[in-house]
Amino acid sequence: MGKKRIVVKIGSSSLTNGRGEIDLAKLIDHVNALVLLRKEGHEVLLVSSGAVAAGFKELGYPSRPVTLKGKQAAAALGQSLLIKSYIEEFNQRNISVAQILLTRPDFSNQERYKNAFDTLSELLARGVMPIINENDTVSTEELKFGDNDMLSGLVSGLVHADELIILTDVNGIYDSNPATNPNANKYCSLTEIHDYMIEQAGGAGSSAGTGGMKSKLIAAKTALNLGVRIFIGHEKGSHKLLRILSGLGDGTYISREKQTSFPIKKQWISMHSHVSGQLYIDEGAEDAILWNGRSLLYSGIHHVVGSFREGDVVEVYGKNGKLGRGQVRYSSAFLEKIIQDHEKENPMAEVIHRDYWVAEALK
Ligand SMILES: Nc1ncnc2c1ncn2[C@@H]1O[C@H](COP(=O)(O)OP(=O)(O)O)[C@@H](O)[C@H]1O
Ligand SMILES: N[C@@H](CCC(=O)OP(=O)(O)O)C(=O)O
Repeated sequence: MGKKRIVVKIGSSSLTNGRGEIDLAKLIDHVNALVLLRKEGHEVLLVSSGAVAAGFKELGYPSRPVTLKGKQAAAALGQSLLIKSYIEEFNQRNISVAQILLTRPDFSNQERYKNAFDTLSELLARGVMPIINENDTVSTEELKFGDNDMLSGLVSGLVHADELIILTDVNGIYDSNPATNPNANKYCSLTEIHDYMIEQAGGAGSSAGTGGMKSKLIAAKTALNLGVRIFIGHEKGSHKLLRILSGLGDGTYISREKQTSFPIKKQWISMHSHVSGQLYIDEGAEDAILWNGRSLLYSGIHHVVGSFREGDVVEVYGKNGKLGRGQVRYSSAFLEKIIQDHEKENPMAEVIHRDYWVAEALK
């Protein structure tokens, strides 16, 4: 088996006992499996949920808090308990652990996004086990990833992972929630995630989990589009991750015949950037950027909307609507002046280089 880069996501229900405490036996089972994966030479990153579910008892709540401050306080406490257990267990197996807590703005700010990539790459190069969670204590509802399924999908794209393994309390994706429908049928393998599957999927199966299968499917779709293969399911024992990797896991495998990974600058433009304006282009330019893999030149732009600066991201429209988005080399003021003055002195100059352009179909 070739050496792979693998992101493993573990849900709250697979780490805690439902009463606001860590289930150490479950945690140790995951640690053993992660260690075996590394022993085979694979690079492994862990996205671990469970902060809220591990912290609410000690905080004094009888059940999972529902208020924002309750969840954030439980997460602050539970994250410390979780990482303490991970450090103890991994250190006993001679592996160093690094905690990374991310927020949405770490992805929407291009510099922070690149920093996250560099830091994770450095940790992997030095053999450290990165353990990632959302920084729940400072993430307000509007600034959240949604849940850790999406975080794991985005992280797997960011690090160009070969595989994303989502471990949960159900053994795969069904055509309806198996917890409520005994006749639900399982998908053993998929090559695409269709919108109807997302619509059919239900919410969380336990009071510990948050997003349910719906959020796993949305995250899997994102990861698939970023060139990552995905497994969603349930397994036990120290060989579980190796078994999953060899194709024998109890769950659903999702992969395309041809997986193409997406450069991180394009991932950022496509999924995380803020749009500052619009460019309207003619048919020749549309053909050039959509079908011939060319950059967008001055000469193809007939209309500029919004106020943007060099380096901002804009949407590009053609005759039939939105074509995609890209990062511009010139400000709106500069482009407007050129169009107004018919001053197309250098019609060949690139406004959006093809390496900084993402077509709508690829998003
Ligand atoms: N179509 C479906 N197929 C499988 N599971 C589903 C489906 N719809 C809803 N679920 C529920 O999703 C749950 C897993 O999600 P969740 O509770 O958020 O777990 P985790 O804490 O691991 O993220 C399962 O326990 C199951 O009850
Ligand atoms: N960041 C939160 C996890 C949120 C979440 O997505 O939980 P889960 O559905 O169990 O993966 C926590 O650590 O409690």
